[in-house]
Amino acid sequence: MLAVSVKNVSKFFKRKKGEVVKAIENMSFDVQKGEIFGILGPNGSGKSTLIRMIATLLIPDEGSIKVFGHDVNKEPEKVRKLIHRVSVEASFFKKLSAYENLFFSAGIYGLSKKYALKKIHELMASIGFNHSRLKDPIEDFSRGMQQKVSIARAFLTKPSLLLLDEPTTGLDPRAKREVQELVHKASTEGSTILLSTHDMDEAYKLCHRIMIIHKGKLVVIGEPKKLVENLRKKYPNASLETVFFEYTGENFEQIDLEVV
Ligand SMILES: Nc1ncnc2c1ncn2[C@@H]1O[C@H](COP(=O)(O)OP(=O)(O)OP(=O)(O)O)[C@@H](O)[C@H]1O
Repeated sequence: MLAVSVKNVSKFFKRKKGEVVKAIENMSFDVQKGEIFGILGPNGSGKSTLIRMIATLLIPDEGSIKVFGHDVNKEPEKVRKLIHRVSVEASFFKKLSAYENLFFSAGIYGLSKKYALKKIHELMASIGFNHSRLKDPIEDFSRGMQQKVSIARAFLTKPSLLLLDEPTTGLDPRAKREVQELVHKASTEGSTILLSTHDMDEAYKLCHRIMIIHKGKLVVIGEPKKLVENLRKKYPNASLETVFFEYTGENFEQIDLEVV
């Protein structure tokens, strides 16, 4: 069963001086139910734009996007019921505590108070959130802590489709691993996960398939292990990072220079 179907989608933005940015250009791909699908690409390649379109927050200029068969333009309400999006710009009631924010969301999802209480504590413990901070206002939290609350909120119910825009950016290594375990578990329980990441190791270990986008275009799609194996004929020590550089046109000399 197809969880996401993207067909010939383009999205253009107009800049102030009349210049048109092709954020996404004629992109097509499918994501199967239960799949963990990674979106990789350099800064500005179009990852967030793509995720925002699937989340019904932006309207494609061309083409169509379907989520479990529902068109994001024609049936946005149906799509919204099936998805949860986690991003760095997560919206919270900043003056309210983490606990109050999560409890509020649980109410919207129709969870009972008793169940919500148990679930919030379980989730926060599973991602190593300091229990004593649950009653502090969100505005006092670091970016990583806010990210954890945002992730916990997405996992309060069993979403059909999780859209995770750089879910582990800003998290310490342990929290990162815990979030990756949550993502893996959600997929084994039937959720489909679309995630964007800059972390090649994360993409390699976690994703069933990845796609690399560059300047708004899909440049390669496949299983990370296979993509690496294919490149080993050319570079015997190839890793997913090598695949990334190969397809986005950057080379190691440039990277070395930047490091120096
Ligand atoms: N609202 C907007 N108005 C104008 N241009 C935009 C807008 N949103 C995105 N863009 C442009 O579209 C292109 C793709 O941006 P997008 O945020 O999707 O990239 P990204 O791959 O998510 O980047 P990053 O890895 O830095 O988060 C960029 O050139 C960006 O400047």
